[in-house]
This record gives sequence, structure tokens and C-alpha cells, in this order.
Amino acid sequence: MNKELFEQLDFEENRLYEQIITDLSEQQYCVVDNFFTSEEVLLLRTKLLQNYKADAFKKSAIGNRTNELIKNNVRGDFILWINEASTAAAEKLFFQKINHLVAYLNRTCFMGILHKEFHYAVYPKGTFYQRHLDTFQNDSRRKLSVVCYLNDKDWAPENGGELVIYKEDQTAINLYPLPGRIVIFESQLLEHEVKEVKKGKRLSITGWLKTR
Ligand SMILES: O=C(O)CCC(=O)C(=O)O
Ligand SMILES: [Fe+2]
Repeated sequence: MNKELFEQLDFEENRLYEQIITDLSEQQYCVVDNFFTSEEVLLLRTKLLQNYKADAFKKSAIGNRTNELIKNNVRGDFILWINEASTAAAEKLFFQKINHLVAYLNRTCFMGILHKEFHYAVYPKGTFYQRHLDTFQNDSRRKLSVVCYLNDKDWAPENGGELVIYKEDQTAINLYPLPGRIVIFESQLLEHEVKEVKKGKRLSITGWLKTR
């Protein structure tokens, strides 16, 4: 049997990933609850908090003082980039799950995702991220944005911190950062914002799947 044919027969359809592909093509975004189990969220949250307490996070703003001030008006989160070569259990598990999804997307939709970059993010009380397009960083290689929420299950509406996605017809979709939930959307197409956190710290991993 030739290799291509073998690969076709070997191929197993994944319902969850198929739903992601359908949603992305129909509405440019998708929401998957329980993409990470509660044990996985706990593992990831513990690692995030360990780094945060060790002061490893940086203010998301860069540049000189004036620039920083301007950026703080736009975005108040603290971030830490994650190295894919990390041997920490949490980070290995994270990239395993992401890579499994990426392999499927590349195989079934020829998405051509070659690179990725992910960072932990902490939004303390009072912080937000104003409406933006993820390509404002001048990175046209960003194809899909992926946000994974790591809060405890007691994250309630009064905590604020919703992700608001503005669809192409400008309808707003409000999404709470519920633990285990991931949101994927077209980086080049959909503007979005993070509403002010009113209570507690909002914990997440955000990243981009890139084409070159
Ligand atoms: O945390 C979120 O829900 C979105 C974060 C975001 O828009 C970004 O980091 O570019
Ligand atoms: Fe964004």
C-alpha cells in the first residue's frame, strides 16, 4: 500500500476538532469548554502562580517611560513567555495538547501552521485590555489566537474580565474566562477586548499559531 493511502486510512476523525474547524470557518471564532480537564487546569494554574510569585512576570508594556504609560492605558496585564522546550510537566502537557490540535488542523485544512508562541498572563484587579486586533503588534504571521483560562471554578460574572469578541457584523460576544475553556479566533479578522477585572486575579495562557 502506498504511504499516502495508508495515511488516509489511518486517519481518525476527531469530533471536537471538526467542531472547531466548522465554527472557525462559519464565525471566525470558537469556544471549547473543558478543553483542559480540571486536573490539567490545576497543574497549569499552579505552575503559573509559582512563576508569578517568583516575580518572573513582566509588565506587558515595553519601551521608554512615555510609551509605557500609553501602553498601560491600553493593556494592564503581566506576562511570561513559555518555552516549548520546557521540561516542566505543566508546560509539556500544554504543548502536547496544542500540538495535537495543530497537527490535525494542518492535516485536514492545510492551515500551514509552522510556528507558535504562548505566554502566561495575569490580569490583576483593575486591569483590562482595550479593544484591539492581535496584528497590531505588526505581526501578520499570526493566523489564530488561542486563549486558555486557568481560573478557579469560583470565577463569577461579578469578577468581570470578560473577553468580548466583535464579530464582523460588529455584534459583541461576551465570554467569561471559565476554567478549562479555550477560545480560538482569527487573529487578522476579529477585534476583541478584555473587560476590567473587578475582583481577584484573572489567569490565562494566550498564544498565536503562526504561518511562517
Ligand atoms: O485574555 C484574553 O481573553 C484575551 C487576551 C488578548 O486579547 C491578547 O493577549 O491579545
Ligand atoms: Fe488580543
